[in-house]
Amino acid sequence: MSFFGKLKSKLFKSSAKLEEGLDAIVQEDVAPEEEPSAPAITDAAAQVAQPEVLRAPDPVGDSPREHKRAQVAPPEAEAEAEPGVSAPKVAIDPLEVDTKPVDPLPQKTGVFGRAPRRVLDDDMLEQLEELLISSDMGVDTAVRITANLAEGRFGRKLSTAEIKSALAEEIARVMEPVARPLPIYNKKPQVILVVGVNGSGKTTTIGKLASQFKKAGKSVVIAAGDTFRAAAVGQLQVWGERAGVPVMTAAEGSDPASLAFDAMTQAEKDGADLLMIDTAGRLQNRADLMEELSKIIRVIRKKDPDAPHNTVLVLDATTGQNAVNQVEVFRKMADVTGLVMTKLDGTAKGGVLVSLADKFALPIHAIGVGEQIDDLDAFDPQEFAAALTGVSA
Ligand SMILES: Nc1nc2c(ncn2[C@@H]2O[C@H](COP(=O)(O)OP(=O)(O)OP(=O)(O)O)[C@@H](O)[C@H]2O)c(=O)[nH]1
Repeated sequence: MSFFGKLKSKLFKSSAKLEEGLDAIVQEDVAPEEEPSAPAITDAAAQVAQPEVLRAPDPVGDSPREHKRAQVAPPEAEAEAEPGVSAPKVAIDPLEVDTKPVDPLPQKTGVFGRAPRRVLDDDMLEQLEELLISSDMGVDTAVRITANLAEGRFGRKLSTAEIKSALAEEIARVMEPVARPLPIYNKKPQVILVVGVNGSGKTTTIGKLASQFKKAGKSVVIAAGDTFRAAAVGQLQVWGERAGVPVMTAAEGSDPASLAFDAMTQAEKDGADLLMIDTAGRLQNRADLMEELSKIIRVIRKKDPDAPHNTVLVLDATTGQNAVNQVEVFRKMADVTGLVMTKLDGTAKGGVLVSLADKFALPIHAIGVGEQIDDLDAFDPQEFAAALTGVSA
């Protein structure tokens, strides 16, 4: 069910933002007396065996941040050496070995024939933190990621490409545990309740998922649970048609729980594999919405005490950090079991997904990367991290 591949070209806004920021940070403080030739990866291979590389790290520095990172700060000699060669920790990182080289981008650029480099010190880490926060990663996550990034790299001279690659590595590390496709159970019908604020992309996501399930040979029924808005029902019907999946509707304004019950009955009768229930997303009237959702759940449990088997929260990436509040709110209303993040194409706010993974550890089942039926990708942490940071594969 993976259609991965569109993300890299579509997440350009996020990567452009990070890239520009990183370029600016690195170029800000380039030492003019820097050695004339930064060794290329192949040249540097000869330096691997140099004894100073293996020296123990310097003891604790002066600033609080240095104290925090003291155990990972490399010695001066190492600071001058080529990253990736002198830092076996990076080179053997399991996230890196099978996919990309430690420093995948060319080093020689610009008028002087080499990329600008800057020592990774406290100032630079602070600037990196700010850049990540401005990319919607949230303060806690930005601090954690920069702290991890400093490990084994603090005091070294790094190019933008090296920082990007290291950032991608740290981001992928945060994202890896949550990259889990929507589980399919041996249960008929498997009930998937879809929640989220209006406009987050619930309808579109249901249509895209239905299409993928259908292509995978599953029979699917959709219930248009936002019965109070005729337009929402109409949209879902359009998506049902596109996906080739029946959509059950009820009279405008009727009880969504009763529709859910009827849909359960129908899905059972038809022997459907999956029942996807759309719901309203009126957060303005939170108490009503909470009551509506819990009633739907109560009613479908009369049919199957284990239902809903999944409660998927759909979030709009363009809302940035607001998505964090939405997870908090919806988790109070329903037992959210996983997330789908939509509209990752064309937004500079994709970093919020890193924040969500770090904060809630909820599975990320899929990501929306466009308005077409095939624009739903499985979530791949390495590809996402690479796309977000602008690392070329
Ligand atoms: N670019 C882009 N647009 C998307 C994506 N997912 C949904 N959209 C668009 O976002 C808008 C809202 O999507 P819907 O699926 O109608 O959202 P909803 O949550 O069902 O909203 P209501 O019907 O108002 O409850 C539509 O214009 C979609 O085409 C995506 O991954 N990328």
